[in-house]
Amino acid sequence: MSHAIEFNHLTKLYTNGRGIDDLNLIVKQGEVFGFLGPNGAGKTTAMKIMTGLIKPTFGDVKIFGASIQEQFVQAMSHVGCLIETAESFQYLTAYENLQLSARYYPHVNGKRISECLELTGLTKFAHEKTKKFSLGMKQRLGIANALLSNPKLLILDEPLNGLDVEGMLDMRHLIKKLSQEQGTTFFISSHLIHDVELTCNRIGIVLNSRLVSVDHTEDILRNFSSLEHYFVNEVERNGRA
Ligand SMILES: Nc1ncnc2c1ncn2[C@@H]1O[C@H](COP(=O)(O)OP(=O)(O)OP(=O)(O)O)[C@@H](O)[C@H]1O
Repeated sequence: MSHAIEFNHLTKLYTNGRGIDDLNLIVKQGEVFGFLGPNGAGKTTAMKIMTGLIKPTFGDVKIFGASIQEQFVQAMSHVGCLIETAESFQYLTAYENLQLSARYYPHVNGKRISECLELTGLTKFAHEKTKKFSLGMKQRLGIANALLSNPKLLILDEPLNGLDVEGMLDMRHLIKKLSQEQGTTFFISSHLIHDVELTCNRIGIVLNSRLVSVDHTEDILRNFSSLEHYFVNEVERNGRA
């Protein structure tokens, strides 16, 4: 069986010399993979390549065996994503925004839209225009949008951005539930190190454009008192930028 995600020598060199450099990684189906790194390390760049928003300078990503460059439609047919900020049509309601996205998926009906609103705690705001939404509500809608097609892989860039405590707990439960009950794979970047520790079962650290370490969370916590200690140790070991 193919891996959920495979990076092969993934490289993106922007004209200013920054980007990501030779990332190699395998994420298995059902894993909740945390992608950690300081500001500017290259996380969003990798996630944009994974979702076809930008092209790599060199190397490739395969999603369930399909190359993002050669078989884009097939690769993306399994993916739901939220990259950077969650955008929506402000003069449409949350429900109408999801209806627009649903047009891309023949099997997504009104029942599934309501389910996704419920899963993300938006049911009571379903018929409000998103113009009036707070950052956290917009983020919830972005996640509902990513869930809509019931994808096998969810790529989420800072999914907890703007969420309140209850929202974070809900999201953590949702991620665990989908990975355990449906075998959904997650690839998540986050600055919230404590949440990554509680949510992800494997963690990769990106520093200065390179993937410097990948470990199982339980092994990290066997050797370090917290993910934060491990992270600081990795930053020191690899030298700051
Ligand atoms: N379009 C671009 N043109 C030139 N440089 C860019 C571009 N996008 C990103 N970069 C640079 O590439 C590096 C990686 O950026 P990226 O946005 O991937 O980092 P990140 O790890 O997601 O950071 P953050 O945690 O702040 O979101 C940074 O040094 C950034 O300045």
